[in-house]
Amino acid sequence: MTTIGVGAAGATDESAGLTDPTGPTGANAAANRRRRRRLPAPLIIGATLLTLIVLLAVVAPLLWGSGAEKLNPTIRAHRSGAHPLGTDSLGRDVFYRTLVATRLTLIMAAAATILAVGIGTILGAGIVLAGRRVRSLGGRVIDLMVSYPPVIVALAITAIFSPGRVSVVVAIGIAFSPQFARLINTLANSVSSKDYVTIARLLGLSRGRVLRRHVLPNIAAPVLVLTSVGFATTIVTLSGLSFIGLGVQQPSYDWGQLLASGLRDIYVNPIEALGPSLAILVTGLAAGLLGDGLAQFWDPRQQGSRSRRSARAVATSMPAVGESAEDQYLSDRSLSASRQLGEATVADRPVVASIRDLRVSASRGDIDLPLVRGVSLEILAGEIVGFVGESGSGKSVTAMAIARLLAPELSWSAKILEINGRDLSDSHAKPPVELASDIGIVFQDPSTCFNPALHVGTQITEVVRVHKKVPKDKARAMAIEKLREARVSSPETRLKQYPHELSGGMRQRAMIAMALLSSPKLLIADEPTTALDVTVQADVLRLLHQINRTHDMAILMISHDIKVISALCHRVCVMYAGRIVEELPVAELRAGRVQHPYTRALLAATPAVAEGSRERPLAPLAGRPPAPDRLPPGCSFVDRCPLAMPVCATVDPRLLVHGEGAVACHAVNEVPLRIGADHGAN
Ligand SMILES: Nc1ncnc2c1ncn2[C@@H]1O[C@H](COP(=O)(O)OP(=O)(O)OP(=O)(O)O)[C@@H](O)[C@H]1O
Repeated sequence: MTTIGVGAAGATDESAGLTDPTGPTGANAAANRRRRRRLPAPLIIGATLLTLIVLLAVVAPLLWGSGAEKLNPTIRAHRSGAHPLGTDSLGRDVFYRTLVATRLTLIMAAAATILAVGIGTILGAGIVLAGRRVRSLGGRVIDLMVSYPPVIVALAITAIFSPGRVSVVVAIGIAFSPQFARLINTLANSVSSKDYVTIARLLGLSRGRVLRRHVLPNIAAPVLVLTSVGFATTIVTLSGLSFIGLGVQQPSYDWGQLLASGLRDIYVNPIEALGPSLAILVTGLAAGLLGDGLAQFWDPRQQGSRSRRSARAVATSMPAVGESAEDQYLSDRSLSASRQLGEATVADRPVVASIRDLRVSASRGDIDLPLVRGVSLEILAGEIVGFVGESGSGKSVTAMAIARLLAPELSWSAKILEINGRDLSDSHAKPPVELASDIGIVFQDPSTCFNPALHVGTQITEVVRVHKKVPKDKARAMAIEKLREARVSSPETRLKQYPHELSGGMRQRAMIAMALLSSPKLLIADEPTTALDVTVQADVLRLLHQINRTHDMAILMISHDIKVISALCHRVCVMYAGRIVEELPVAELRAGRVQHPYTRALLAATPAVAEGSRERPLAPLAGRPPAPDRLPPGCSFVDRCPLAMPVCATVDPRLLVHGEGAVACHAVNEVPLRIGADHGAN
């Protein structure tokens, strides 16, 4: 079988004898790294300007402090060689005063910004760490606080305390903190839903560690940008409060106070206001440029953009491959022959996962929306069980519930939930740390599986370093071995790279290697090929099959594609509206001997899954599954079912043993002789 692997970002497959253009090694890698270290122009300009301003703040009071206080005979003098910005109403040199005021203005602005960011981080990140109720209440409180204009809040706080530099700094710090809190809260929430945070939760990392290691580094860039913009805004607000007499009090002075004095004299000596105005403008601009430049410099995704662009250019010049991933996979005869569940009989195999009556719901107001409705299942060692069904049928939520990784807003219960003999059915108890070694997970989108701010090696080795206390060197050697097994080229180099430096297919294989490192008993593969280029998909399927054979590892494979499921799995569970509606051996599926009208409809809408079947026109299934809040009292498929009978509208059918499998359908199970014992919930 020929494979030309061209990933979404230009992946090529080493196994196919091609090199990966996005994976720089040796001299290329060094050249790329040198290129990446180039500083962005805004950073250089902003840092230079701010350094000069800070230097000025340090030296100005020493050099020109007395000149700024000197009372010259001419008051409100116009611009001259001796006084470039004229003199004020007491005859003091405005140019010297503007320079000297730099120190106090900068110190106050920095203090107010630090206070705002500090309070904002504690509020915004603290809420993410808190429980479900505090999180939702905290979010609303922040929204309410943001709705008040910070200048008004600062004015009110300053008015309550006596005017002065300390009260104005505290007022501005408090007034701007909700904006930081909201940004940090929103960013932290969005990062918390990334797959790499889910993996960190599976590894049992504490909330604080997840926040420090995965959340904060990934929100640092936007927070920095807002900090620099906030610094500029703070200077303007400080100046505004000093301007109206609430800020710095005489005899001290800052730019705001000088601006007020300049505006009072604007008709006599217009140039007097120019100095402080320009100072505020240039400092604000410098802060903005610095923040923007720092964001570009620290964001690892931007660092590699050059190499990615060139890689894409190479990738798009490669020939397209007509055969689909599953076609390539299915055409592998040796693999088809070995698709049976090994030599041992089913009874000999230990049960790896045992689930009975698993239910998951989401709450909307006072209503509980049922997302998973009584799923029962057993997965044996070495068995590949497939979940197939339309989008929203509950495949991922079921799998995440099995791994005890549901989003915090979802609640669940199960009569039995056992993985590798460990009882996990108490939904209030923290899952045991060993679960991280019992279960490995491969997610759909390889771009969200790795924390973009950490090296691939740090992340791959985390599970054995944290849970098995394996020393760093040994963990690294283990990671290299697993990367090699997952057919990742140059594993030593990959460990030192950032995730964005790997192609899509390469990242997915690295993800599989990471899942394998702790030798889990059960691998959950949630649509592992969906986000990949079609030719890389076949390779990932083959890799999963090989892992299953080599390690006798059970796999729970999730896909909406019945062809992928029929190609890889031993047993198939068809899910619809949060329930398993049919369970059958893959041989039955491939032979087209399916019972449930929904499974039939899925097959009819898929090109030639059944063995020996001819090409036929596809029959798309009309309609959509019911939403969790619109479930009918009877069978959830009733509105789309060609076999619907009156009973279907009122009674939800139970999943009953039927031939080699089990079916939940009144029309199929109405023949009493064919009905076996209860099989599962409901
Ligand atoms: N955190 C959540 N809060 C509320 N509802 C959710 C949440 N996560 C999933 N759901 C809902 O649960 C249902 C099942 O979702 P799930 O992701 O399991 O579907 P799926 O079969 O895996 O679909 P897909 O193939 O698109 O991933 C959907 O209606 C979805 O909107």
